[in-house]
Amino acid sequence: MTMSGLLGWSFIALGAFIFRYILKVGSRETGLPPGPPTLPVLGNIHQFPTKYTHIQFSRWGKQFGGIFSLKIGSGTMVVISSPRIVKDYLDKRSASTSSRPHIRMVEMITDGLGFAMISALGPVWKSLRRAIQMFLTKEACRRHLPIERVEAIQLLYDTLKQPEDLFTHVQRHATSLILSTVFGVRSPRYENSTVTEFIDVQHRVEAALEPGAHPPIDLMPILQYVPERWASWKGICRDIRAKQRKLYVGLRDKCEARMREDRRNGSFLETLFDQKDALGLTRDMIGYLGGASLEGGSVTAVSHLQTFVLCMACHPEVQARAHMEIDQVVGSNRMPSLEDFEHLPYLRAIVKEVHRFYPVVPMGLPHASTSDEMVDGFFIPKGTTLFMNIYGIYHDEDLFEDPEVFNPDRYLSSEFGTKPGVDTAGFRHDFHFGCGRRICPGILLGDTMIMMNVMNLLWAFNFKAVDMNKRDPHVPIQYTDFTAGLATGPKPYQCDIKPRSQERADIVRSEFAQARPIFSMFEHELSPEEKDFVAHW
Ligand code: HEM
Repeated sequence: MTMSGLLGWSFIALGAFIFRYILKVGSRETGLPPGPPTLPVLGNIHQFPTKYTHIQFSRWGKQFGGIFSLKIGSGTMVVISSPRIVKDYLDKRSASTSSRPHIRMVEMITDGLGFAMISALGPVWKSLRRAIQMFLTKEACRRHLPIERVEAIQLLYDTLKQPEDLFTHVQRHATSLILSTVFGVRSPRYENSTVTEFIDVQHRVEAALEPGAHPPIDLMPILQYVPERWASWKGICRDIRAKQRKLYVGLRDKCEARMREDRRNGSFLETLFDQKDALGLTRDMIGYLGGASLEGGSVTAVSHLQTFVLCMACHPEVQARAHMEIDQVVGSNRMPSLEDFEHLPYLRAIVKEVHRFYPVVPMGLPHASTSDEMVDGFFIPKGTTLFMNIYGIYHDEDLFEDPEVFNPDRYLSSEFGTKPGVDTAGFRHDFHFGCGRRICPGILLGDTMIMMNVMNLLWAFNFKAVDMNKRDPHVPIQYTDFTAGLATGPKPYQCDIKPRSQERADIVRSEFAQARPIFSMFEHELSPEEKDFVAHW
């Protein structure tokens, strides 16, 4: 054969090899869990939902089983919707399933400081997690109780004065509570710039990070080289980064200034500054750790409470039963206290049912595997992105009777709300808080905020559905009544809210007036407008 002939054959052989390689990209490797059919190169990208990902994941879960896989280019994603596999794999083998995937967008937004979202399992994550847990222990949560209690009273007082703004009152309440305990500054009104700035940034982050909302840059890294004019996500990240940094760094600096001037008020950031060297933290890490607490603690409780009110307004029969129970235990001449909760089984069932009906983080946060594992006879390679499909578990009709119906009774007739005959060996009460080593560190604080507010709101008010997103209030609540995103909550709605009696309204006003000394500990930096608001509200 001549030299040119040899070269020609070599090129043909190389071309065939590359072609075969390209055809293999995107195809499901043998041994992976089943899933929807793939296309060469793309894998399942063309079928990936751009919003309400958990709804499609739940449909695929029913079609392909409690564990299924998706191919995104050469990357692999595994979705688990079976409580037994969550327990056997994500919980029991959490040393190899609790890292986080590389999320370039979060890295760009947070300069690599997005602890909850991108910290891989390792020494940095360990010290950040140890630090945040100091703020969330049983003892620390006991210390937060006084401000937690009075912020909950302000939620009642605000609702009494402006019932039509319940939605924003709940947001103010939770954000102000976490701002006070973490950064040492409270927000007496919603219009306060810190609350509105935070909520705005947070909504942008959640929308940007919903899987499917932007091209899969992490699973197809070549996409990061697409010029900005065709890659809108780059500008979005830059914009969010600037806003978020200004907020967290500003709050951190205010706390530092207060410490310098000897005006401490026991906030979490003070502890972090005091133990900065022992914990190995930089000033930027401290600011972003405060930010992580704010993100984790406020948005989640807000969403649960807004869903709770929506369910009460749309289910008058449930509300009437809850009113009856709280009246028998608490009566009308005092406000509920935390100790009452254990005597209110129906209210406890309502709280669980709200978590089940629409979990705040429907697919949890993504995990990443750090070693090859066999799971239920399938091969899960190292580097797989793992999702625990919380919504899919809670809405599986093989596990729950009429899962689309809001029905707290299911938690009175069985421990986990499951239908008769279901094997509950893999169940636990806190699926909605995630799994393995990454399980939410704020369970205690989150639970207390929810218990306190659910009791208070039911004790004080009647909620009646009038106009749910401009649709007939009698139509059952749908998933489209909720926002899309990694963390979700109901879209704004209006409901008619009335105090249950004059006596209860008077108790709320009197408790609010007595709360002033506790509020004032966190009001060092109020603007003149806020001072004026506090004086006249
Ligand atoms: C209703 C209340 C809450 C719900 C439903 C909730 C839910 C979750 C979920 C599903 C995760 C992901 C877990 C995983 O990756 O498997 C998570 C993580 C996290 N949550 Fe919560 N959460 C709540 C309250 C809180 C509170 C009050 C805080 C703190 C102030 C908090 C701070 C965090 C942090 C820092 C992480 C990341 C942990 C890590 O990556 O190691 N959360 N939460």
